[in-house]
Amino acid sequence: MRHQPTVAVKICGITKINQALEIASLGVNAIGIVGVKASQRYIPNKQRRELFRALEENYPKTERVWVVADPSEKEISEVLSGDGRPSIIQLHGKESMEVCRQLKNKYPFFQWWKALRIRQQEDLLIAQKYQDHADSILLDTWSSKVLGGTGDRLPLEWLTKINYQKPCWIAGGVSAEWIPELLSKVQPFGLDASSKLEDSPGIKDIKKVKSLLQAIKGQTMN
Ligand SMILES: O=C(O)c1ccccc1N[C@@H]1O[C@H](COP(=O)(O)O)[C@@H](O)[C@H]1O
Repeated sequence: MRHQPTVAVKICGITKINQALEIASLGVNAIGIVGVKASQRYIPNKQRRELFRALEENYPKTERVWVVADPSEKEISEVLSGDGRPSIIQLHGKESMEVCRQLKNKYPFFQWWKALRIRQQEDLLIAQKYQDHADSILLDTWSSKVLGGTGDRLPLEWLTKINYQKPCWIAGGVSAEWIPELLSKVQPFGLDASSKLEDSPGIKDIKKVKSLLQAIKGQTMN
C-alpha cells in the first residue's frame, strides 16, 4: 500500500444533519450516507438531499459519499442531478469492472469508488484488477447476512501484502482501539468507519468519532 504522512477518514452511515455537520467540523475527509434500502442506516431521497445540501453549504471541502449497491441507471441519473448531490459514489454491490468503467465515462465529474467485500485473501487480487476501473478501491469484510456495516475486521496479515496504485480505503470494524495495530502494519490511503462508532444503527457516538480521530493523529505523528 502507498505510504503517506496521514490517513484520510470517512465516517459512514450518517442519518442526521446535525451529526453530519458536527462530524464534518472535526475535519474528516468524507461523510457517507447509505442508499441501500435493506440497511438499517438507509435514508430516503429527501433526507439524503437535505443532508448533502447542508454539508455542501457548510463544509464544501468534505466529500459527500453515496453508498449504493447495484443501482439502476434511473436511480443514478436522479441522484446525480439536482440539489444535494453526492461528490462520490461508493459502489458496494456486485458491479462488474465494465459497469464501473461505463459509469465513470458517463459521469466523469463524480468520483467512483468500488467497494469489494473480501471473503478470502485471493479476493484481494480481484480488488486489484478493479483499480483500472475506479477512482478508489475500498476493502470491506464479507458477510452472508448484510452487504456492509458489519463491524467485522479484515485480517491484517492479508492487508500487509497489498500494493495498489489507486487510493485504497479500509473498512470493516474500524475504531480507535484498532488503530495502533492497524496503522503499525498497514498504510492505507484512508479508513472508513461506521458501526463501531454507533450508539444505535445510524446514530453515532461523537465521543467515539473523536477518539478515532485522536488515535489516528497520534499514530500518524509518531
Ligand atoms: O452500513 C451499512 O449499513 C451498509 C449497508 C450496505 C452497504 C454498505 C454499508 N456500509 C458500508 O460498510 C462499511 C462500514 O463497515 P463497519 O460498520 O465499519 O464495519 C463502510 O464501507 C460503509 O460504507
